[in-house]
Amino acid sequence: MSEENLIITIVGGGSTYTPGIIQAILKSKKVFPVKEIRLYDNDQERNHDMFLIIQLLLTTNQMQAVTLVETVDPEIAFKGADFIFSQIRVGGLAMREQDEKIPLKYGLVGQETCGVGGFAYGLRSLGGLLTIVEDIQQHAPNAWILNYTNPESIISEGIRRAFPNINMLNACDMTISIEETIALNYGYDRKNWISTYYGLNHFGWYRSIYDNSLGRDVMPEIIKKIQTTYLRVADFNKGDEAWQAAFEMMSVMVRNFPDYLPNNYLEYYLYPDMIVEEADVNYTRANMVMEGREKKTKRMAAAIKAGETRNVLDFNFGEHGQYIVDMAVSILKDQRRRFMLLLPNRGSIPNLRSDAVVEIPAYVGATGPEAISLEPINDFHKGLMEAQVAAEKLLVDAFFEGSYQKALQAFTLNQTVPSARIAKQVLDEMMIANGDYWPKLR
Ligand SMILES: NC(=O)c1ccc[n+]([C@@H]2O[C@H](COP(=O)([O-])OP(=O)(O)OC[C@H]3O[C@@H](n4cnc5c(N)ncnc54)[C@H](O)[C@@H]3O)[C@@H](O)[C@H]2O)c1
Ligand SMILES: O=P(O)(O)OC[C@H]1O[C@H](O[C@H]2[C@H](O)[C@@H](O)[C@@H](O)O[C@@H]2CO)[C@H](O)[C@@H](O)[C@@H]1O
Ligand SMILES: [Mn+2]
Repeated sequence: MSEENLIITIVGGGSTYTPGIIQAILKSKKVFPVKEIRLYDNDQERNHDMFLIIQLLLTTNQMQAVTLVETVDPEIAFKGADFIFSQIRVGGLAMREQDEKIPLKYGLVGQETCGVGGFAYGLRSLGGLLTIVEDIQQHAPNAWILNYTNPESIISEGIRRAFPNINMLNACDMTISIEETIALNYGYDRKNWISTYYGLNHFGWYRSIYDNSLGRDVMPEIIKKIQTTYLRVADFNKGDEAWQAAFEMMSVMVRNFPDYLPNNYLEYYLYPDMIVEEADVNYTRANMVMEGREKKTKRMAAAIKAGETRNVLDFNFGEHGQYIVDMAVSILKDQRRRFMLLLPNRGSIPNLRSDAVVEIPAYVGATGPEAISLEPINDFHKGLMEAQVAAEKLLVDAFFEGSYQKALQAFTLNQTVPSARIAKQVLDEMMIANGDYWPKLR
């Protein structure tokens, strides 16, 4: 890979997160010199809308020299690409809505990546991403794939089974979002932080947050602050009541379990009853995103089609785009910077099965990620993680084997499900709702 004239492909080009990634690419142009950006999507209309938005973004930043391509053809998308950012949503927001609403009907957590909603999404997403990875292997076998497509644990497990040696990083922006939110609330600079975190995706804990400007672990004082005050969402989630509520649940978690700072997503596993009580089965997060980000994107594209160029662009994404671009730069420049990644455990957490996919810190350089080695974890976290890992593994088995029995076991073992009877009812309804998006389960 040359360090200049990079070709970048965004898979899921029509995603509402594309502008944030492009903004980060532009911000990083000195260390990440891009000559061509390709937007690849299987929905031509969404991709074209985003093409218009990104074209205007490039022009506004005097970056017209960057070639911008829109395509639905994998060969055009991938041939010669250096880095491929993946962010697809198989089945779109319409199917996310089903993942959220079907479990709620049965009194279960209905969520995009957690609980059985996350499992339903996993069975859809894995098929879509496997096809993309196959295409990439054919057209750009040396490219690095940097993946944000959810649900990350299932994707990482499934893709590694099919392609054990693939050049791919799987990452989640939640830890960086948590850190940014905490730093902004309490006046820290997270650029000074060396965080140690472990778990599964959307299912983990900070063990320490060492601040090298202060010379101490600031996690204990942060936990004390969160116990007594609610974290306010940072500017990039301003006005988003759902994210505000999620950050408020962190106070409940650290009052009950004060030794470690949890990922906010643990609320779905530790307090499913509260979550279900507060949910509205007729209006879930998918509906909010359809009304919010999705409409805003359509409005921007419509304005550009109508010939407007001023005051059209309006995005707010926090560190999401910068985080993934920083990973690409760390590979390109062999910087060996530290990121939280989804990786095979292989002893990093010594008392957890070595074939689990875990989310842990890793240093990323030209040859890929090098995970750190951690202390053994406590029985509470270990017990929760072991059950969840087994459930995720069973789900991926179900995908590759087309096994209804394994899917039922996965749903039953999911930490948000209290009974095999309910697991079966939800699985059966989801199987119908997902149709050909899922492999045939027999
Ligand atoms: N890892 C993380 O922390 C993180 C953070 C944010 C978003 N995400 C994930 O990023 C993805 C995109 O989120 P979004 O809200 O922007 O969704 P979105 O629906 O707005 O965009 C996804 C795009 O992918 C396209 N697509 C679907 N299947 C495809 C396929 N097989 N090939 C090519 N394109 C395909 C869709 O047409 C759509 O334009 C989701 O998987 C979401 O869960 C992950
Ligand atoms: O419900 P959504 O679609 O708004 O967000 C779901 C994602 O949430 C986490 O990420 C970020 C989000 O990407 C970012 O743009 C910003 O809004 O903050 C969120 C967290 O603070 C999560 O990590 C993703 O996996 C979810 O898909
Ligand atoms: Mn995430």
